[in-house]
Amino acid sequence: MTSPVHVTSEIGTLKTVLLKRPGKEVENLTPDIMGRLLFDDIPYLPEIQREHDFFAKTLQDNGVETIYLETLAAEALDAGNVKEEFLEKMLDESGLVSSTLHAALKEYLLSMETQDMVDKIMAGVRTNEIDYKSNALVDLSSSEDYPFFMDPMPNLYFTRDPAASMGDGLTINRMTFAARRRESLFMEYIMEFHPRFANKGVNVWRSRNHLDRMEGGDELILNDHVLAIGISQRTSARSIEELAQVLFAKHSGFDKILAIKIPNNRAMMHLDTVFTMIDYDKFTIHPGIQDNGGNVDTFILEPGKDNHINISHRTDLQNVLREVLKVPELILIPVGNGDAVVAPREQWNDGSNTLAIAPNTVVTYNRNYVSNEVLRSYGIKVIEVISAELSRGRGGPRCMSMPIVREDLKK
Ligand SMILES: NC(=[NH2+])NCCC[C@H](N)C(=O)O
Repeated sequence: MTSPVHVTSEIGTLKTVLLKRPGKEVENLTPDIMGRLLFDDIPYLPEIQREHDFFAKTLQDNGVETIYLETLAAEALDAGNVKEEFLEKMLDESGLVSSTLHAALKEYLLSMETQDMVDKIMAGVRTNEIDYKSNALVDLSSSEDYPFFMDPMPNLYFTRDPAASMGDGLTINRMTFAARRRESLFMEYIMEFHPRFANKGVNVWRSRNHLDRMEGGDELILNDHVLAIGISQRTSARSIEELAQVLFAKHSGFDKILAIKIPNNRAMMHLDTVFTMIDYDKFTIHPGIQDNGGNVDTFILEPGKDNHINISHRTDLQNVLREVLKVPELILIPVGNGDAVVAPREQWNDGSNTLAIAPNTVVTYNRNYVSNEVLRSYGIKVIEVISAELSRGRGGPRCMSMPIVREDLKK
């Protein structure tokens, strides 16, 4: 049986992709909370939706099936008859101050149609939405001016991060920041209960029930046996090693992981903000991750004897990639042409966050016009999408898409 999740490269022709259309959650941002919720500004909802629809249409016009997180989540809860159980878990993870508030929110949300409930949870629940009175000290003393009982989840349109496809399976991730931690619960339920995925042999290589963090923006599938994973603000070295143990032991097909260390900062939160694969022998790179000699700390993890993992340290990333991908030459294309102003500017707006939809064909933001021209000068087919509002969340086309099925590369 072929698995409904099948991704053995970053660049094989994209067949099915998971998206999330930005909804009310991106409007439930205020200057006071946007930093904590990992936004740098407040998107204008009608425009961000228009841009996202354009992105989806661009993918569809190129033969990609687009499926939506919010729809699948509601369908999964109904199919598995687990709406209440899911809601309980979601409430438990939402940091509610008291059990009476928990009960009140449960009643409010459970009275909705499943799709409305899912959309509401994603958008956040305001304190003025339910008539809630309590005599418990925690309620009486809790801050009156905070406007939400349940925070919005504005980062959901970055479907790349809470889960990541890997071969015939995926990782469902423990996210770094509380602002995003609940997001991966949707995928857990989709994989367990949605008829498209449930009991169809999808391997969950790593569940969200871990102490150590990992996010899909750091997880790159270089080919059917080599992964590159960022050691970053969002993914710890320990979780990479734990994943390696599982992948090597469970005959996943993956027998090499390049753990690439990138700076720990906001602009470069994930490996895919500074490094993406475009073709068999081409990558984008933000020069900011290389030292003066062009070096990047890279650790190669491979299976050793008796379930041990052998680790070797290299700094010549370009050579390492050439060796593991077995190509005669390997090209690292600098974002913004490596210019001291253009490169950091375009990287900030995800100039190196390309989504390959086939070998040598990428979707990028139109605003990164210098980087896009550089890519074209290498003969790459660049398909641009509009990006004024989408980019405010600090994520690009790769972040906004979670490939579910890609065609295998021809060997
Ligand atoms: N794969 C990515 N680079 N995702 C970008 C996510 C951006 C999001 N605002 C965050 O900070 O988490």
